[in-house]
Amino acid sequence: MDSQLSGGFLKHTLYPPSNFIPSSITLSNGVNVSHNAIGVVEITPPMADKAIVISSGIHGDETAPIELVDDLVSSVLDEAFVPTSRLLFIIAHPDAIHAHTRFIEENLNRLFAGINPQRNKECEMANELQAQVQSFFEKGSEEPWHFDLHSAIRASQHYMFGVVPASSKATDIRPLVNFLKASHMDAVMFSRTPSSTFSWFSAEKFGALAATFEMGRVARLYENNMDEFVPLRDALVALMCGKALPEPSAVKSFSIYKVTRTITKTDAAFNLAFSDDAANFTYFVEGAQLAEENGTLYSAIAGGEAVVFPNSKVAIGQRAALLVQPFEPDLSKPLYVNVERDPGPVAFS
Ligand SMILES: O=C(O)CCC(=O)N[C@@H](CCC(=O)O)C(=O)O
Ligand SMILES: [Zn+2]
Repeated sequence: MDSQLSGGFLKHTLYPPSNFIPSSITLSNGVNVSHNAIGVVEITPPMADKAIVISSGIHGDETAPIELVDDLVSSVLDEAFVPTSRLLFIIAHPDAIHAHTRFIEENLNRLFAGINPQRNKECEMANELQAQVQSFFEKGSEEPWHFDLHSAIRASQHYMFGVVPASSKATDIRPLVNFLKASHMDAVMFSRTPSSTFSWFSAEKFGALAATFEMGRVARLYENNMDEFVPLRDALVALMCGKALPEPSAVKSFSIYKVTRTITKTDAAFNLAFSDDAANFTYFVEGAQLAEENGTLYSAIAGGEAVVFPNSKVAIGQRAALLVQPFEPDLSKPLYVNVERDPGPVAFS
């Protein structure tokens, strides 16, 4: 085993040596493991049909994803399974993990729209991660995938859900929807405008089947009940190993939503009209007031809207909430999540 990783990927990421230099080994099963950078491990099997990025730690206090990535890297190193996909595992932002915070100076998951001026650690990290992912995808022509793993700040009416970014690429995202079902997730929501998130970066630049996954709710490191994520782990291992995906849950339903509107905070006076601890996917009937900013009122449109990721404390200029409505796509035809090809079943304002 790579001596740098012998104590575990997470431990190395949190307590790296001051003299880190990239290193690489080939396991007895022929799989190459390259420790490209602190927090970045690349796996290369002799033959591959997919190239899959699995990232965590983009927000330092969202720890179940970090535990899952650490566990998957250990399993590859222990040869517990043999991947048939190239893999890029990421544990980002050790400083924020140590500090048990979402970020230190700036929300890292809003910095993936291109090279950032290096004004703080998050900007440097976003630049480094974009370079790592670009180099990873450009090395081969395998089908690109990216799962950016997160956990929600608040309670949620759907405990595990995916957010599929809108991209301008003609990527049929039905395999991603099937993967979410096979992972026993509860819901997926489709964006309709570009964002600057990590999953959007991979979808937009490389046409990847990419999504942000919300794995339950934030908890301290090693205080997560990882049993909740066994179906997700099983589906990831099946995908990485070229095996058939597990069957969707026989007991859980799967809901699909489309973003109707993004509410952006443009002034310190921004207020949400509902309680700060409202759960994700709380539904508001048509006309119900949602937010207010200097006399501008936001209220739910025809058909009502559910609110996701409401947060009045975000920086000015950033998203303060997503509003969604149920959506029933025709899954017998290619499904694109982008503005140009969007059939647009609801009215937007
Ligand atoms: O619970 C919350 O409010 C935030 C959880 C989280 O970090 N979500 C991601 C979603 C990214 C996306 O829209 O794809 C984020 O806000 O960065
Ligand atoms: Zn997050």
